[in-house]
Amino acid sequence: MTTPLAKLTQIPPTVAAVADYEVLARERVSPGAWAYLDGGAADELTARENRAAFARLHLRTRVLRDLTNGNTTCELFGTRLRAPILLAPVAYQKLAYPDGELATVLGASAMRMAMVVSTQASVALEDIAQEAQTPLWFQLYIQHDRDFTLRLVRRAEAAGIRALVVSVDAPISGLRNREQRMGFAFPGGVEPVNLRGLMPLPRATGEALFDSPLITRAATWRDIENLREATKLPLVLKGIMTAEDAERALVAGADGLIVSNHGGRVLDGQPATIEVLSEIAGAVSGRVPILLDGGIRRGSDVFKALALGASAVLIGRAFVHGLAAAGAVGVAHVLRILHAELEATMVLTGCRDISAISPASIRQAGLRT
Ligand SMILES: Cc1cc2nc3c(=O)[nH]c(=O)nc-3n(C[C@H](O)[C@H](O)[C@H](O)COP(=O)(O)O)c2cc1C
Ligand SMILES: CC(C)CC(=O)C(=O)O
Repeated sequence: MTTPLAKLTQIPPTVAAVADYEVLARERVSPGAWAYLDGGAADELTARENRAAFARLHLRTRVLRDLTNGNTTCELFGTRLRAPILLAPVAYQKLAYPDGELATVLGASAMRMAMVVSTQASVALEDIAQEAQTPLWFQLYIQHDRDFTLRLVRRAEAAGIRALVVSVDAPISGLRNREQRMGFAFPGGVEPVNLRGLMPLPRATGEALFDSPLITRAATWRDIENLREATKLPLVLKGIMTAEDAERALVAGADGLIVSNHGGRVLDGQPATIEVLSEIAGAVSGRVPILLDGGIRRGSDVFKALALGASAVLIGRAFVHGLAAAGAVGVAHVLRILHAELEATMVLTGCRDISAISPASIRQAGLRT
């Protein structure tokens, strides 16, 4: 049987970087699906800023250091990871590739990199877990039906999930103008199968958003505290963008935080994640691990996030582009490219392992205040 890694030789030789997959992916999916998979909220300023802010940061090299026995491994919540790069939760992956999340988990397994399964995956959580040969985490959207939500948590526990990522930044969907202009609608066969059996939201009583059940039944800090009581899984809050919320999350019992603006897909006008990382890392002061996502397309971006206080990063669109272009092989290849770039950046900055990467690895003048 050929492994996905063996099939990597089928990748066109012109693919050298993650950005090359973006070009291929765009050609392979419908314009509507592209608007969903690649787009952001409103004017997409935040989505662009996530990338631009990485480009403004510059690396400080240290030369002639002994780099023998160097490696990229790290540990998160008791699991040893090959590299501090995880696949972010991405809904409806069948929009990108017919096998959807099953192809993704194969690609992640080939590279032994962890994957976070979305609540709104287009393949059942248990079916993804069945194929996984790599650590899986589950991303939870707290549903208006809290009993249903708890059943999702129990399913995640039963499937051998290693951590629960609760996304707290999207009580409502972003206003995605690009999708609206394309008239995007989900095609048949692409649905949130893990939410089957969930009663629809009750009808809104008025026109105002504030009166709608989306808001009146939206999650609050109390739900995080209840979840903390309900499960022993490590609880990681995704969508933290301020030091105040980081502090509050620790009080609620979070075991980790993900600095994320949802890839600029929810509220346009938020700053880049890499811009707020130092502030949040300062407030958290090593009490729990901080992860970051948003705009990562290069191994040097991973390095910059680690330098400014992240323990690991997640990638969203980068792997979606690989998935859309070449299925499992594309996902594995994107991970391989990022891993190789991270290694090269570490060697060239004189960092033997992840713990050697520090704020001194970045030229601080490049940071905005
Ligand atoms: C197509 C798509 C679907 C997403 N679906 C989810 C989701 O179901 N849950 C979630 O917490 N975040 C979701 N996200 C956000 C990602 O987890 C992540 O925060 C974001 O993609 C990071 O930015 P990047 O795409 O620039 O790497 C989605 C992102 C994309 C691009
Ligand atoms: C179904 C959506 C809310 C999933 C999501 O988080 C996204 O599209 O960014």
